[in-house]
Amino acid sequence: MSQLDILPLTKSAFAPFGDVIEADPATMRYINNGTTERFHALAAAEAVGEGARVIINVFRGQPRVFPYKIGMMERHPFGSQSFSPISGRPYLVVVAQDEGGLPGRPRVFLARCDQGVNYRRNVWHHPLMALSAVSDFLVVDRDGPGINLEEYFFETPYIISEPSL
Ligand SMILES: NC(=O)N[C@@H](O)C(=O)O
Ligand code: NI
Repeated sequence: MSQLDILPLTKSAFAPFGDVIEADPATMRYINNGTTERFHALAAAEAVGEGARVIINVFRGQPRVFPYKIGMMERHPFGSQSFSPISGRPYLVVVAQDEGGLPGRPRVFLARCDQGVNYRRNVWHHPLMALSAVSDFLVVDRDGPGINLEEYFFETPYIISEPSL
């Protein structure tokens, strides 16, 4: 099984897959009479299809155990999906380019506790990967009619070793 490297999550590295939700000074504007810094439009939620709506959820993820086998990827054809950590812990983000309707070799990013991600609609990703302890995430995604989940299972899983935090 092929070992996957873990890279730090950065806006540029993640750009092919979506957005990084973090307090980027370039997006900041003062509001509320200067008492609040608004980091504006870091990402946009997408929900397509008749009757679709954007919803806000909390996901409580169990920590993954390592070495971990990446045996599958999924994507949501009708909407984006964002994860913002609210338990103060880092987590892993696993994404892949689409290659003729199938996920290519996964890319693994270590996200800091002050970084969220927004998977653009139909981007291949692995389900939530919490680290160290049960962790909560604010999740913005799409609700509505239709099957908003496509899964693909690799013939041979990929391996991720324990990240150094
Ligand atoms: N199934 C579900 O809502 N969660 C996944 O989409 C995920 O990316 O964790
Ligand atoms: Ni998902």
